[in-house]
Amino acid sequence: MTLPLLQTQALCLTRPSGEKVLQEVSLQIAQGERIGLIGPNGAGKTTLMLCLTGVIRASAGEVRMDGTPVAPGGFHPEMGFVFQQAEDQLFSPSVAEDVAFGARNLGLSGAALDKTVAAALTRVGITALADRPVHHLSGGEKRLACLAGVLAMSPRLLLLDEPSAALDLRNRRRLIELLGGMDQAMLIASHDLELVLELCPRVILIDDGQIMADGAARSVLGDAALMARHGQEVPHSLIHHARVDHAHQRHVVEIKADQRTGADRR
Ligand SMILES: Nc1ncnc2c1ncn2[C@@H]1O[C@H](COP(=O)(O)OP(=O)(O)OP(=O)(O)O)[C@@H](O)[C@H]1O
Repeated sequence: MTLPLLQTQALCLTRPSGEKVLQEVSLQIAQGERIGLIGPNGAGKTTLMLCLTGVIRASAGEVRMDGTPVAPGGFHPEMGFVFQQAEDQLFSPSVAEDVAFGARNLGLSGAALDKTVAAALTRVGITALADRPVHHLSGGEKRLACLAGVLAMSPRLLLLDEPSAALDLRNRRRLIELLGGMDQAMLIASHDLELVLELCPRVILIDDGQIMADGAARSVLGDAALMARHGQEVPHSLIHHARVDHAHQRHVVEIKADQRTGADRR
C-alpha cells in the first residue's frame, strides 16, 4: 500500500474558552494531489493548515508526513505554508533577501542560493521587485513574494491560504497557471471557488471545524443544497452542470452527522 504524503487522524483543537475549532478531522493527501479546502468564514481552514504544518499544536489526534509524526514547533521544510496575511511572513529588508531566507536555512549559499532565488522570483513574475523593501510592496506583490519564498524551498506539499486574495486578474491568472503547472501536492484554502474548480480535482468542505464533504470537485461544488447548507454558492461556471448533470450528484460524499466517527472519510 502506498503511504499517503500527509495524513491526519481525528485531529481536534479546542480553545481554552472551550470552543471546538477542529473536530475529529481525518484526511489523507496523496503525492501530487491538489485539494481545495472550502468553507465559510471561521470554519477552521486556517487553523487546520496551522495544525498540519505544526505551527500550532492540536489538542488531540495526529498529523503524519510520509508516515512520520509532524512535531509541533519543528522545522518542516517539506511543507510550504503561504499565510493568508502576507505581513505574517515577510520580515527581511528586501524581497530577494526574504525569498532567500528559507532556502538559506536549508543550507543553500553563494551562487546556488542566488540561482534559486532568481528562479523563484521569475516563476511568480516579480524579478523587478527583487531589491524593493518588503514594506514598499502592494498587497498582491506581498503575496507573490511570500509564494516565491516558499517555492525557493522546493516543498513537497504546498499549503496555500487564500492565495488569490488581493491579486489582480493578471496575477490571479499567472498564479493559476503557475500552480497548475506544478507537480507538488497542494492544499488550497480559498473562497475563490472558480480558482478551486480550475486547479483542484478534489474538494474538502469544512464547517464548524468538521469535514462535511470530501469528494470530486465538480460533485461537491456542484451540489447546490450541500453548498447552501454551509453558506456557499455553486460557482457560476458549474450552475448549468448542477442543473442538468445529475450523474455527478451520486458521487458526492457528504458526511452525515451520525457518521462523524473520526474514521477516514475518503
Ligand atoms: N488565535 C486565536 N484565538 C482564538 N480564536 C481564534 C484564533 N484564531 C482563530 N480563532 C477562531 O477559530 C475559528 C476558526 O478560525 P479560522 O481562521 O481557522 O477560520 P477560517 O475557516 O480560516 O476562516 P476565514 O475563511 O475567515 O479565513 C474562528 O471562530 C476564529 O474566530
